[in-house]
Amino acid sequence: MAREFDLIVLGAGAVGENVADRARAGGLEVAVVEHQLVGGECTFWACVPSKTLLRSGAALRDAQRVPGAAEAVTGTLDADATFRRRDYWTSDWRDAGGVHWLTGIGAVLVRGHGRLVGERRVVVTPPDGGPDEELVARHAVAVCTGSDPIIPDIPGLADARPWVSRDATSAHEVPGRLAIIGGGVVAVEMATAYAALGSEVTMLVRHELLSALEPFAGEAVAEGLDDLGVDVRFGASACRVERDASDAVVLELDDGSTLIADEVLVATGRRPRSAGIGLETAGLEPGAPIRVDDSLAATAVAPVDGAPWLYAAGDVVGRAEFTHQGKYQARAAGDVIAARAQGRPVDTARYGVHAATADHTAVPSVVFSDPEVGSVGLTTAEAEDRGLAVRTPEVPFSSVSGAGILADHYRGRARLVIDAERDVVVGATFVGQGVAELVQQATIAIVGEVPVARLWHAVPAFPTLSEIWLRLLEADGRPEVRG
Ligand SMILES: Cc1cc2nc3c(=O)[nH]c(=O)nc-3n(C[C@H](O)[C@H](O)[C@H](O)COP(=O)(O)OP(=O)(O)OC[C@H]3O[C@@H](n4cnc5c(N)ncnc54)[C@H](O)[C@@H]3O)c2cc1C
Ligand SMILES: NC(=O)c1ccc[n+]([C@@H]2O[C@H](COP(=O)([O-])OP(=O)(O)OC[C@H]3O[C@@H](n4cnc5c(N)ncnc54)[C@H](O)[C@@H]3O)[C@@H](O)[C@H]2O)c1
Repeated sequence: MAREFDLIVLGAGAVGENVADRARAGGLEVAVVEHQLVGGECTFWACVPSKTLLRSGAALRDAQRVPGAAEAVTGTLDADATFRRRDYWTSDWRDAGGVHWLTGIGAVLVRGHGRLVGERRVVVTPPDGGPDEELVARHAVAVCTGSDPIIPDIPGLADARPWVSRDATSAHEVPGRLAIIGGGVVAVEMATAYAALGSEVTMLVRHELLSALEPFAGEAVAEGLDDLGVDVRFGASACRVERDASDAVVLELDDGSTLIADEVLVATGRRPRSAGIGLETAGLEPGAPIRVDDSLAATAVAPVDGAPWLYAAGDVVGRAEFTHQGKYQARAAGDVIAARAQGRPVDTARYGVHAATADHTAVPSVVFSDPEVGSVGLTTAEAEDRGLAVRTPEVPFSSVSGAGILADHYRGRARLVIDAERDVVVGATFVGQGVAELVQQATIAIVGEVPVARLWHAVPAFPTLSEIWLRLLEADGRPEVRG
């Protein structure tokens, strides 16, 4: 007899865990299927290990920028201690804590590889080779299976044992020479981390750095990487890669030159992990992102008894590949699944409790490079593509005493994107040391649709980095008294 649950969640990453949590809070019986570690990519191979690796270097540089402290920190980074701290934060890649939490909320963990075999039916293949088990969902299945790195089709690359992000974040040795293919977030953060740990880093960047962000962000990060000794080669691509007899990686570049490294990290984007999970049995395309509405219900799957039954959230939907945004989707999904199952009211209106509206308006992100890049909402180009008339005040952080006190020779800039018609902020970008904590202020301004004239009354404390808000407003101009 198949075990029955109200909801079956495929994948116990941060997103699957949060769908389960909200659905349990709503009173549903929930099974969560996981074939690897409860906690997923973010906990074990992505956000947490990458940020702990980056933090040691950032702390050292922060001290080196303040006379008095600088004289006290004259050594280089201790790689072993940095790795040990990372190992602590990843619990040595053991998921007992995640399992304890998941079972503590009353969800049932089913270990194994899950796949859909039809409407509200999932088959799980256990890791130990035991017999498959069928699970039946009374109400819904939520697919939260995440994403995989893309390895580009460069001759020899796949056979050259390239690093992907998991290798970079879980390494216990610092490669002498590290080549990185890509100029996105993973490439920039890992270049920053490994340069600080002592690697000689070369980045092969086809176009610009961090191309999804305001152009001044990538330009500042390129300068910062240069300061760290990273060789950023723009317009450079590898056309053939191989491991030679001495175990070195030899990269032939399209300008005819050769680059030799001990490891090559491929950081060229990710694709949804949606193949091999039976999506075709629900009429969806394996390998493609699962398209969802704002209540996270799959748009191409017909409802049963008037209610959607297939939901998806997190990286697998391809709307915003960030843990925090996936968890936001998960909260809406878990709540709406429970509400629909129990016939309670559902609010999927704009910014309703069951709608992931902010996916379209206010996705925050921080790139933990040096300088950091914090951003939320629309870039200038995105706003213009949406047909908005915008004002874009932009100021350097040198205009703020708090920045100068934080660090000597502080470098950074900030820009707001203001919808001129509605007079509200729709985007913000901050570049500089310690700007990560400024992003939430902008997120609140955007989601709250706070009129710019009212922002003048949100007075930043002196002398903090937040005074950049005042400088941005001054650059935008004092509001006129409307007659
Ligand atoms: C190097 C790196 C650094 C990052 N840093 C940040 C950061 O600082 N901040 C941030 O917000 N985001 C960051 N991200 C992005 C973030 O890691 C992802 O957005 C997040 O992990 C997505 O969560 P998820 O639950 O959708 O997927 P995952 O975390 O991948 O979880 C999916 C889970 O499903 C399981 N699974 C998959 N298929 C099956 C199946 N068929 N059966 C059973 N189980 C299955 C997997 O084993 C996994 O546990 C980073 C990404 C990378 C690569
Ligand atoms: N701090 C954070 O929040 C954080 C950190 C790391 C990753 N992430 C998430 O993980 C996702 C994946 O990161 P990523 O850096 O792999 O992807 P990305 O999309 O940010 O960058 C991919 C880079 O690879 C380049 N590229 C693509 N194909 C290529 C090819 N064939 N040859 C050479 N270069 C090529 C692109 O031009 C781009 O520079 C991000 O979108 C982000 O959402 C977030």
